[in-house]
Amino acid sequence: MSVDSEGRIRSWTLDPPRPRYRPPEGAVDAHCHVFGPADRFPFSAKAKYLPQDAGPDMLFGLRDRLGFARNVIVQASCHGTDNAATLDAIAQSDGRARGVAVVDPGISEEELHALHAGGIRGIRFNFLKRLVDDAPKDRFLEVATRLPAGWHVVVYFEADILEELRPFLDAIRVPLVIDHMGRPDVTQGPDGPDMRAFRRLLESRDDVHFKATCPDRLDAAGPPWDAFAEAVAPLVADYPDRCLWGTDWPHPNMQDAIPDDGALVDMIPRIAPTEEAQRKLLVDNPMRLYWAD
Ligand SMILES: O=C(O)/C=C(\CC(=O)C(=O)O)C(=O)O
Repeated sequence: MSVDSEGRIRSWTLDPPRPRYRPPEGAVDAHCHVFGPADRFPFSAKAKYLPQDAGPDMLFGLRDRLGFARNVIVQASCHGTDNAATLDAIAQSDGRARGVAVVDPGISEEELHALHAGGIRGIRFNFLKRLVDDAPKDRFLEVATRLPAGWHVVVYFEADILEELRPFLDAIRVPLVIDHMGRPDVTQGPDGPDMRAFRRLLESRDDVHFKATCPDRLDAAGPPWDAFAEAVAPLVADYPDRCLWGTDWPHPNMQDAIPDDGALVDMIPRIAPTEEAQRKLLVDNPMRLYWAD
């Protein structure tokens, strides 16, 4: 584990190998984050982890190295509801990044529209207790009714609370994007209880999307993440127009087993074997959600 003299952790490799797989032209890394730089964008007082700086230059360098064209930057919990670092990264991207914000649900319409002008196209509700102190469902539902046109809601939760969350998810009337498929236990296989429950959510309406992401988080056996490939490939095959893919760089909280970004990219053809499936996963679906205008 890499920790600097201020106790700030590094959860990413400094020189990731290039992948063998080449993404299609215009491919979008639709789940990644920036951290700081902390001297300009201090971390939240409520942050549950304090990472080293992983700013836009590093992110865009990785994008080019891995063969991607665009990024969707998701506000990480260590920056709380101050989206300045995310907006700064988008502003430096020459139009090649858009973002997902985390907001105080009391945010005004004016502030939401300022976020839209800065490239934000959705907000994230995080239900992981190890990352956030509270997740007020009633206030989340209220702000979800006031989003600018074309926005969606990203939800991050673990599989054991999916059933409990269903009434809340069902009540959100804008499109949903579920981070890491709601963290199913992939060792249960493609027809295990977690995947079946997740499929019930997907079947309940046609505007629920998912990120087929994070073998490193979901498959404890480690590379080559066979259980992940086996559980996730059928989901991507059955819902080709609803899946997104991302690196999850800089891999928050993964400092004890830092994933290899090249190996993560090489997972793509294992979950989306055809060129058409890859184009939908990496280009068409994220472009529809993030670059519709
Ligand atoms: O972003 C991720 O993929 C996962 C995270 C961090 C996170 O979500 C956050 O800090 O907001 C995690 O599971 O620790």
